[in-house]
Amino acid sequence: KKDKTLWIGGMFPQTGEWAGGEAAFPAAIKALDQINQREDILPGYYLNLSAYDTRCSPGLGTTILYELLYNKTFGSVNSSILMLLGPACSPVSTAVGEAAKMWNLIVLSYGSSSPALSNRARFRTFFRTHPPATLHNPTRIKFFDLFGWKRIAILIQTEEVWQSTAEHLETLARKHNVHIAVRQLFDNDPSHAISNLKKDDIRIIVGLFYEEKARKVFCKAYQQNYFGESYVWWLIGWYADNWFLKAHDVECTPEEMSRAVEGHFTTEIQMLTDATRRTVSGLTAQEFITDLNTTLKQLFPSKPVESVGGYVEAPLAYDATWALALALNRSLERTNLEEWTYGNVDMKNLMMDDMKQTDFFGVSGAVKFDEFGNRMSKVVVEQLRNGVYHRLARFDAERGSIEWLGGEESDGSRCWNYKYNYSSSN
Ligand SMILES: CC1(C)CO[C@@H](CC(=O)O)CN1
Repeated sequence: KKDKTLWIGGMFPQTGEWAGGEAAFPAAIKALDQINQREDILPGYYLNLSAYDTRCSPGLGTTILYELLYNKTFGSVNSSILMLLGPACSPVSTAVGEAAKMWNLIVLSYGSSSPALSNRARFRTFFRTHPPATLHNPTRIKFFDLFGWKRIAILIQTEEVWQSTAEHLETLARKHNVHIAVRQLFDNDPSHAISNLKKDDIRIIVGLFYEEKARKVFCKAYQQNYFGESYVWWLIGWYADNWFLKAHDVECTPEEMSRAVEGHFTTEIQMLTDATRRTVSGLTAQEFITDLNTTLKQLFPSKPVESVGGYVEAPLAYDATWALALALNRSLERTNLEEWTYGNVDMKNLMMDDMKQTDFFGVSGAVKFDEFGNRMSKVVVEQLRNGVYHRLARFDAERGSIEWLGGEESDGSRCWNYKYNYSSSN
């Protein structure tokens, strides 16, 4: 019987720059309901979540943190939250994650990709089931090695997430004797950056920018005739599939955009496993997503489920809830969590150790953290052919191995039959 209650805090943005909480919150609740029915997890304790909408705002997120910390009377009992599930948005995780350590509060984010959050000195108690954007880089380097691409440029939108990803890519490139010949930064108008790439006869470009800027880049590339089979672009894979056809905010027509973007590669972190085996919850990934779709259709009847905020990241929130409950379950075997207070450094260290031991198979794949509190995942490589994205390969950064997808050719020859007429010396 679970007649005692333990509390955790939650942050789920329902609006703002990225309303990732729309789908993540229902997914977390599903996990919580399943956990609270398990006698073998937190025996005798019901895990209760005090969740708030941060609107993806760092300021609001900070006030919510204080609300959670000082509004000690949850329900009727006087208790403290043991951990924080979330935030989702990187700017909120940066503010909340930095402050939380002062209260010895462990923060487990399901949606933050900023590489800055890997800084253990600043974010001592921060973990995330959403990998940092830098996880794309080993995949890019692997393909450059594979195809003998030696001379690369990076085109970067001036945003912290993209600039720190570019720095990480350069560091990695040097270790693999790949030469980053040019780095071009742009804030709003990429015209000069692109004409510089053209002047330097750059043929392989890694594009680090948000979707809206991607449209500007490719319209300018079209206008400068800097496109076609002589160029290999590596872009972010989590834009909307038809991102280049939403030509409302660029001067180019959808046809011109389609010609400019044809053939580009993308990298994207795989957030729902293809495996059919049962996960820690007893559900397979397919059973989880089928159940989530049903719930989201009820919650957001006017939207297709894929367009609900954080739909892609929902598996990360579900697995983060399981990771949190299993870590607390390990701590419960060693200490009395009812005695937790924010000043209890020993108990915080014990819970940190138990969180670091996380290692289970979830709906988003294997869930474990590296020494920076980062989750490792697989990365999927796709290529746009005739306006349609084709899955080419899945890269496992931990093993450094490529799994070729798409069946028949297992040696990646599909990449080759999309020839490039530039010499490999580039
Ligand atoms: C893949 C994406 C869209 C990257 O940004 C994350 C949000 C953030 O880092 O603020 C959510 N997941």
